[in-house]
Order: sequence, then C-alpha cells, then structure tokens
Amino acid sequence: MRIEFTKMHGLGNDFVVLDARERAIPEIDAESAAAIADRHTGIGCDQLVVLEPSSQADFRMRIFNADGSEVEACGNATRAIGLLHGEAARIETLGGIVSAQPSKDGVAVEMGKPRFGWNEIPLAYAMDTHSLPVGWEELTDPIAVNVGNPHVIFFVPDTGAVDLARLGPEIEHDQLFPERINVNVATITSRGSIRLRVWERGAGLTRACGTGACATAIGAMRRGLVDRKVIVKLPGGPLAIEWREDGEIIMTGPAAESFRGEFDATAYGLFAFGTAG
Ligand SMILES: N[C@H](CCC[C@H](N)C(=O)O)C(=O)O
Repeated sequence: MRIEFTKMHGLGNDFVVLDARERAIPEIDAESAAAIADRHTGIGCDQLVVLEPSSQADFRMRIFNADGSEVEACGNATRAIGLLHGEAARIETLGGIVSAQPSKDGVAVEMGKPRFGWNEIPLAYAMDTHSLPVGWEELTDPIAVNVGNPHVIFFVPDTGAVDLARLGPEIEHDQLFPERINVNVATITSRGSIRLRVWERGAGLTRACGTGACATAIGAMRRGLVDRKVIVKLPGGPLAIEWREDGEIIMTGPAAESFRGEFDATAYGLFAFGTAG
C-alpha cells in the first residue's frame, strides 16, 4: 500500500503530514511514528501529524513526537495544517479544539485557554505553579503552564548560555512531571519581546516550538514581565502571541510546505488493515 505525505515546517520545526481525511490509512502506533520520524532510516521530522475525520470539528489532528509519543498539541503543526487546508478550520486535538485561519501574513491560530492548576500541568504533587520551588543548576524559580500540552519555563539572563542539550532531558524526565514536560529557557528583551529556546518533550532541541512560545508568553505575562501582545524570537524565527481579554491564546506566524512524496506502508510497519504480520 502506497501512502502519500506532505513535508512541512513552521520556523524550521518540521513535520510529516499524512492526510487520512478522505482515504483511511493503517493505524499509526508509536513504533511506526518513530520509524517515519527517524532522520536516518525514515523520512525524518520532529513530529508526525495525521489528519482524520472528526465528529466535533472540521477534522481531527493527531500529533506524534519523534519518539513515537502521541501528544495533545503542536502550535507550529497547527499553522502548517492551516496552510495545507487553505481556509479557516476548527481542528480537534487531544488537547481540545483549536482553530486556524490562513492569511497572506501567515496563519493565525486560536490555541485555547491556558491552565495553571498543579494537577492540570500536571505535576506529581500540589505546588504553586506560578513559582515552583525547584531548580536544576542555574535554572531556578520556574513557572509551569499547560497550553494543551505541558510546559515549564525558566527565565534566564542569556538563553544562549544554557546547556539545554544536557539539562533539557534531565528536566523532561524528572519525576515531578508524570507526563514529562517541554522545557523552555527564555530571556525577556523588552515588554514586547522574548528570546526563547526549547527542549521539546519527545523531540529534543527544535528550531521552534509554537506551544512553547505560547506558554512562555503567558508565563511572562502572569509575572508582569511583558504586555499581552508579545513577539517570541525562536532560533527558527519569530511568532506573535496575544493573550486576548477573553482568555484565548492567539498565535500568528508562518508555515511552509517543503515537498511531497509517498512511501510503501510496510516499510514503516504500517500494515494494510488486518494483515499485521
Ligand atoms: N513536543 C511537544 C509537541 C510538539 C510541540 C511543538 N512542536 C509546537 O510547535 O508546539 C509535546 O510533547 O508536548
């Protein structure tokens, strides 16, 4: 069985998109998602995105990290799918309903409302998520926010000075975070701009993280460090984040299609229905 894919990215955070809205494809499991995402033996991506029919929205978007874990939200992928779909859409995800609106300036996404309860992040036990009494070397006094997926944010003088490749996985897998966590290190450069680097749960260092930009902006706003509209500058480029008065998070930024292709389903352990070996 041949399966078509579209390779896309949002500020260099890249995706393989399988569109199963019109034509069903074999069930994707963690092993096959990781095989597709492998940058040496697969197609290669930070996240695999599968589009399916939905009874609650225009369609459903499933998101698998490069390690195969299925997750609740992906901001950059939501913009990419908005571009691919070509018109306004409400999209069902494990983290709730989001909406995308493509325009000549990029894609605007309503990412939902942030959650701050310790059990909504989630944390393993009750804590003040506004200022967690934990630290890893120079990374201290973080704030935790759930924007569909879980994020912890550390404000530092210089994001470039942080050894995120070493500290990121240590924090991601800490027992404080029962569902692991995305790790954000941010420097406030003005009341309207933040510099951000992200170690992503299940994907590692990425060029951009849309939900990380949303969570970091919300965290900085909660601490009174920035205004309610802010530009978040990631290694791959900038995203505009607004925390609207009604509580909705609006993220606006670019998305792009890189190329299209197809592969043989069995090459990645995807067996036609009922013929799994
Ligand atoms: N690594 C994230 C999913 C992808 C998020 C990121 N690529 C984005 O653009 O939001 C997680 O495990 O929650």
